[in-house]
Amino acid sequence: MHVNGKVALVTGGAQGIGRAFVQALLGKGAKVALLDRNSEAGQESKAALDEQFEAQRTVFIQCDVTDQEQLKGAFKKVIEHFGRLDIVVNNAGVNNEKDWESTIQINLLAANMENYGVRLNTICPGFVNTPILQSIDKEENMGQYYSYKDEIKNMMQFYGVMDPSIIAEGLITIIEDDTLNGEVMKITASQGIHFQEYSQTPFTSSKR
Ligand SMILES: NC(=O)C1=CN([C@@H]2O[C@H](COP(=O)(O)OP(=O)(O)OC[C@H]3O[C@@H](n4cnc5c(N)ncnc54)[C@H](O)[C@@H]3O)[C@@H](O)[C@H]2O)C=CC1
Ligand SMILES: CC/C=C\C[C@H](O)[C@H](O)/C=C/C=C/C=C\C=C\C(=O)C/C=C\CCC(=O)O
Repeated sequence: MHVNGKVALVTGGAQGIGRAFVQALLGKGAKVALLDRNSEAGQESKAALDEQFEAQRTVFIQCDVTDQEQLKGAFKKVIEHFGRLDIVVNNAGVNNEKDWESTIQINLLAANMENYGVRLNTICPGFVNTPILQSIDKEENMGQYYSYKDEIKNMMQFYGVMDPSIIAEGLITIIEDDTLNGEVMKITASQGIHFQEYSQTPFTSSKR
């Protein structure tokens, strides 16, 4: 699918990886709805992007993705505003080991989108340089894993921390290659963008 002229919705688009996604999609000619629960960061991001791209190509919608009504309303607004919706990027995420139920609810929201006739792919990055990494030093985020914070920092040094732009490059690859569906794209500092490979099994489903 060509990105040019398409309409994308990016959750958690106000900062970090989501912001890099929005920027890359705009750079490829898309119109983008940037959803985030953080209104201040969302508005700041839109203002910064408007300096680089035509303002009417980006809309910020405040939305907490865990609130089904807000989320449905946001999808409706995007279609009313831009007239269509072609690409959904389920990026919003938190690191909250003390409230793992809400972490799952936020981070894995897209799991039930397969019945909408869309291609569904996932991106699994290693460490990426975004504000979420500051949560490693906070007991309120790390909970029982707080005592591992120095180990995690050692891991970050060992494996490397990537720039969000490489994750955005992975997203554009997924959108542009229509053959990709059900794929797990891994992005690491040492191997770059690559895919999880699964061994072939002899059974072929009649539903494929
Ligand atoms: N930074 C990293 O090293 C890695 C990040 N990830 C995942 O990538 C995604 C993006 O993470 P980062 O950009 O690093 O984080 P970040 O903390 O910099 O940005 C996350 C954005 O999501 C928004 N958000 C959080 N909960 C929300 C909710 N309920 N509704 C709407 N918006 C909400 C935040 O306001 C923020 O703007 C997350 O799902 C994270 O788990 C995955 C692997 C590594
Ligand atoms: C524990 C970190 C806490 C918070 C950050 C966020 O919640 C983020 O979502 C979590 C990221 C966790 C990353 C965990 C492991 C990363 C590993 C690597 O980067 C190494 C990957 C592959 C090794 C092989 C290779 O080098 O290619």
